[in-house]
Amino acid sequence: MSTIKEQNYNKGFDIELWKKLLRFAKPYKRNLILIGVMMIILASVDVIFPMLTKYAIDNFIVPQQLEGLKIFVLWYILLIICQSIFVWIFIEQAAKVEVGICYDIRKLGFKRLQELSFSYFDRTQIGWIMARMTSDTQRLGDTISWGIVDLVWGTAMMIIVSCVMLFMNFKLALIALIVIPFLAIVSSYFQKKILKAFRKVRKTNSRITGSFNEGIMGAKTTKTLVREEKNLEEFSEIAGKMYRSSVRAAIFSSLYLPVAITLGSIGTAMVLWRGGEGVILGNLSYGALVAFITFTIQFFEPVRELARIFAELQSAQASAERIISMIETEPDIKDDSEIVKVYGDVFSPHKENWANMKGNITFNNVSFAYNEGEKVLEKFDLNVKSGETIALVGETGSGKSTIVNLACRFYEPTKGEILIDGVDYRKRSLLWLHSNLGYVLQTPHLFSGTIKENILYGRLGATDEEVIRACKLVNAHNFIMKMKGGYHSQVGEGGGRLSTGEKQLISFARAILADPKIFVLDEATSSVDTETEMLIQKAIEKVLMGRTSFIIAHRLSTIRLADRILVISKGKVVEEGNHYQLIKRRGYYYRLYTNQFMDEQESMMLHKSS
Ligand SMILES: Nc1ncnc2c1ncn2[C@@H]1O[C@H](COP(=O)(O)OP(=O)(O)OP(=O)(O)O)[C@@H](O)[C@H]1O
Repeated sequence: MSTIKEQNYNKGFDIELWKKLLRFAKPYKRNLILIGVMMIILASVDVIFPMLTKYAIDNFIVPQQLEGLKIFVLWYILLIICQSIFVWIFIEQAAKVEVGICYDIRKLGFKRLQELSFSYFDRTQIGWIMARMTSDTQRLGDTISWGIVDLVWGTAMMIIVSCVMLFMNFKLALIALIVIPFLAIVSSYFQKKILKAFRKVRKTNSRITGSFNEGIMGAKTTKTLVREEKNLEEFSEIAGKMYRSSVRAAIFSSLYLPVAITLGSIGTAMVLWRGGEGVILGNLSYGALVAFITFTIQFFEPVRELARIFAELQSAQASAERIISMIETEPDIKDDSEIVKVYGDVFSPHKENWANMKGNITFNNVSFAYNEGEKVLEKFDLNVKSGETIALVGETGSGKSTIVNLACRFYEPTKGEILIDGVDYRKRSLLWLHSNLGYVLQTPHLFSGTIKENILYGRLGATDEEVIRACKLVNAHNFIMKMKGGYHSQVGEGGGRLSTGEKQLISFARAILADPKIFVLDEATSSVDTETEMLIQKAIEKVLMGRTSFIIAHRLSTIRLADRILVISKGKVVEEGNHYQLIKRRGYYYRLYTNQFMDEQESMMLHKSS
């Protein structure tokens, strides 16, 4: 299986990508503006505090003046209350933006995943998709909201503090700011290193998600193959990579902070030295010196923050690239724009669009390959009349599922055409075909929820009576009633609480309720008990009635029901006819039949009659 590999994202700032991302931020424009305003106000308030301290020292403490101090303290407290209110507002707004953006991206991603064709899932690992929808989305929502908070605050703070310092004492301000270029260089160096290590962490993240997924989905197989230790070994290798990259990132992070603090402290020390001289010589007030020292400390915090934010923005860019690449993937199979204009897309179903299908299906000179150069079907012709039941038999890998997948338009022919009721199906909407299609898989999938909810997926508006009638028709009613909760019993994730036979019966009831014109059954190979086998057989007979049907058949009893059996070998129909005709011919089907289906007794009976 060719897969979309974890790419290396080493790009610098990609303006086009961020423009696309602004689309996600657009619905939150008002919140973001409010956050911006709050952060500018907060940065200003942060700068006012040292000014107040300066005022208090110069006007109350140094002159030992108590009058007015109480009023001053009241103002101070009032400012702290205002600051707390602003902090509350910005945290609330930023959190709203964060969850809102995550919600929007996930919804859009999920919608796109619903639209994408089978071919996308053939070449994309589930782990890759899961990582996109979870951690990458979270990172993006987080960076857009909190990144903007820190960016606006940091920038405003730096501008305001440096202006105030320069205004207060130009020379001392220059002395304080002299370490800035060094701090910027050091910050940029460390952030690059930290980012590189984090990129590695996230690159392995998709693989870890994939391993979790496989570990959970394949838990039973792992146990039966006694692969626990081997799986753990493989998982430990990937997790070990993540561990090593995480440790590397942690080492750089832990080194960066003391270096940045030391540099910042050098700035502060220089201010203390030159400013102290100024105080002694009488050029600077005590209050101004204390305010200056606070400003220098205040100034270095946003410098460090900005370095971190730029690194985070860069790493969020990698998340954004991955998410956008998924959201922008166009489905290989989609309605042509003219059809969308008339009928709307698959999410706005247009009822008339799906009425009136007869169910005649014609393959005209169809060639198909999953991957370039590996033809599965070549110049394949088939004509299926409305209401006809076609059984497809043949050895594994012969192309049976491919024929059905093409008929269902899960894939489209590479060459040639498939006509439904005489019209190339690419000229009709996907919804028209799919809403007239019933498909029961070998291991039918049920969604978490009750039995009734699962049957209702066939036709959401169906009444309770219709659901029960459908279940009775396919002999599912009795086993459902035997369950404690009846129709309200929970089926568990993927229908895990039911047996395969029961899941099949429920899928048949669902298909009966949907009343499709075309029905596809990929018959289960696993054997069920004779009683269930009989129930399933009867159910199949009921479902097939009046529909064009394709059955990938494994049971002789089902094959016998077919109007026509197609024996497929290497993508070609090698024999065709009903069961008895094909047995008489003593060809490929006969051999397949004697090898695969016939028990000894039947074999003897056939020998006798021939
Ligand atoms: N999604 C896919 N991507 C690439 N190749 C595929 C894909 N699905 C099937 N093939 C290949 O196409 C060929 C036909 O496969 P197909 O599934 O149609 O066979 P089949 O007769 O239904 O087999 P089975 O009875 O085992 O289900 C095989 O060689 C298979 O490896």
